[in-house]
Amino acid sequence: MAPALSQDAQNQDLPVSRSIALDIEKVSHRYERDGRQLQVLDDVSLKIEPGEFVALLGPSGCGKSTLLRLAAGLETATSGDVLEDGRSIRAPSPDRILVFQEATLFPWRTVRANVAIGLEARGLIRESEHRIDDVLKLVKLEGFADFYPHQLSGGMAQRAALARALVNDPKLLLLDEPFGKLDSLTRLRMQNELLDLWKNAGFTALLVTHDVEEALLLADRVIVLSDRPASIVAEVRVERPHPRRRDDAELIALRGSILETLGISHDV
Ligand SMILES: Nc1ncnc2c1ncn2[C@@H]1O[C@H](COP(=O)(O)OP(=O)(O)OP(=O)(O)O)[C@@H](O)[C@H]1O
Repeated sequence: MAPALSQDAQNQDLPVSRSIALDIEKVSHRYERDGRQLQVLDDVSLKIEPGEFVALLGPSGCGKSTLLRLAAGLETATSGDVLEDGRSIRAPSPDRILVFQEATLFPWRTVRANVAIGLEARGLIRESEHRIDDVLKLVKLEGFADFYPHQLSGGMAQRAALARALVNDPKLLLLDEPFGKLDSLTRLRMQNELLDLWKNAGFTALLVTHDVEEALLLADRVIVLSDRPASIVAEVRVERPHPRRRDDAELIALRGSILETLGISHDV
């Protein structure tokens, strides 16, 4: 039998407020490459509260995306455990959705048909047409349902990718540099839109970004990882209320200390 959308989701009243606790417990991970072992994560432990927004920062190639894939259930840690609400994550689930830097839309499908993919796979498409309309509205694409990906700007394509995730009513949204390919103005707009979606829907969010400012503007907590094999080298709680200002003195000070942890001079 196909898994059901939550009752609220079926009733089309977006957004739906659901979230999970994510527990990363003493996780180490290695890949096998060309007959050699590549140690990527080293004893990473991180507890994320239901509805919390956490950002992961770290040097390129240190293992950030690997952590997201473990939380998505796309890989299993070599040692340690990743748990949702106390249960080990063993497989992908529509409750935990990964959004990539590239919108990865199917070019032969319209925006609506792209957004519908997960629901189709779960046999839920007939009762969910109205929900797709609501999600498209939420990401401000209601006028573009019949457009194809090549007719969209980068920001619109990424909104469609977010809609494709949100239509499943995820409890955990895993975001892998979702705005990395967007121009800076679109990026600022999308950051605000993501915050609104998170506040309204209440999912737990884990965001990988290379942008210290983005992490500080969005997250409740910023986790800084070391070079590979990644371990946690700093954890910064951001107490400032939303909307946050880029020129907020406290954020500027936090930015300085995070850059220092990453070994980068303040004035970069
Ligand atoms: N499936 C895989 N098989 C072998 N090696 C892999 C695999 N996936 C990732 N790696 C390697 O593991 C390391 C960590 O990769 P990962 O994508 O997790 O890093 P990242 O911190 O997200 O990188 P970036 O910031 O550049 O996106 C890299 O050296 C990468 O080449």
